[in-house]
Amino acid sequence: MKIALLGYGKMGKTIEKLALERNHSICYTTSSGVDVEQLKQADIAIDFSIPSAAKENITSALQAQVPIISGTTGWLDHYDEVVKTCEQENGSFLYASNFSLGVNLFFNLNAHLAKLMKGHEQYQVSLEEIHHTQKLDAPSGTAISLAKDIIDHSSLKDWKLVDENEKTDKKTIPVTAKRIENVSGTHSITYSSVVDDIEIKHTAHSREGFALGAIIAAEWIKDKKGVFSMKDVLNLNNL
Ligand SMILES: NC(=O)C1=CN([C@@H]2O[C@H](COP(=O)(O)OP(=O)(O)OC[C@H]3O[C@@H](n4cnc5c(N)ncnc54)[C@H](O)[C@@H]3O)[C@@H](O)[C@H]2O)C=CC1
Ligand SMILES: O=C(O)C1=N[C@H](C(=O)O)C[C@H](O)C1
Repeated sequence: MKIALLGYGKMGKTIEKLALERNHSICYTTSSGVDVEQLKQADIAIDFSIPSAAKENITSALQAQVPIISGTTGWLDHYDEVVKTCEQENGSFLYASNFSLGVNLFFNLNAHLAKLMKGHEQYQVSLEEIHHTQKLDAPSGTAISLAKDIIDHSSLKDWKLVDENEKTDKKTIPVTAKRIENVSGTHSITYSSVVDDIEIKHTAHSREGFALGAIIAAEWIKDKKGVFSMKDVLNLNNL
């Protein structure tokens, strides 16, 4: 496949390395906006840019009839508009807050645990994410996905970004975001009672898991039309 990389930072460069190892080629890279004529040379576009650029990059790809996958976080207020554009253009679009296989399995574990904990009101759930200090958004896209899955499978109603040890009302999940040098991405969910804690945790050791997942998603979506998620790619819808 000829791949266009929209965003050529830490993730763009990791994807390039793994894509070449899988015999794909990189036909276009950009770190500032999109040249549509160059984009049109690609079989697929992969967007790992910045929150303020993602909507425009994805829209450009859809209008150029190039399938697009995006891992950029912090732009989801515009998700529904992008879905509409994809439908209007009869295009192909996939967004994932986290492309790694491990985190997508962890999403299912989190949903199962939320179902199990429903009704056990003595436990207070909380969520923590830790990332490197260059990260622009907080909480992480993955933390937001985890919080939404807990809400979908429990009687909780909302989540809120809080400082460490800050309390929320009983129906709101407190989410803390820590920034520490060189951390690729750590997410944990803790159910705490007076007598014990139950905790699940995912730790990324590098960016390679995210990059490999993004390339697998690109290979999968290339000949399909519609709006998809990593659950479709990894066949995790019915677990
Ligand atoms: N979904 C997932 O699995 C993952 C998502 N991410 C997300 O991907 C995004 C990028 O992450 P990193 O590569 O670590 O960040 P980075 O800061 O290393 O790279 C972002 C690049 O985008 C460029 N950029 C700025 N404006 C642009 C524009 N208009 N068009 C194209 N590129 C533009 C910047 O110059 C920079 O080179 C972030 O939103 C991050 O949260 C990161 C890792 C995994
Ligand atoms: O910015 C990052 O680095 C990451 N961002 C994604 C997120 O916001 O969840 C995924 C991963 O945790 C790394």
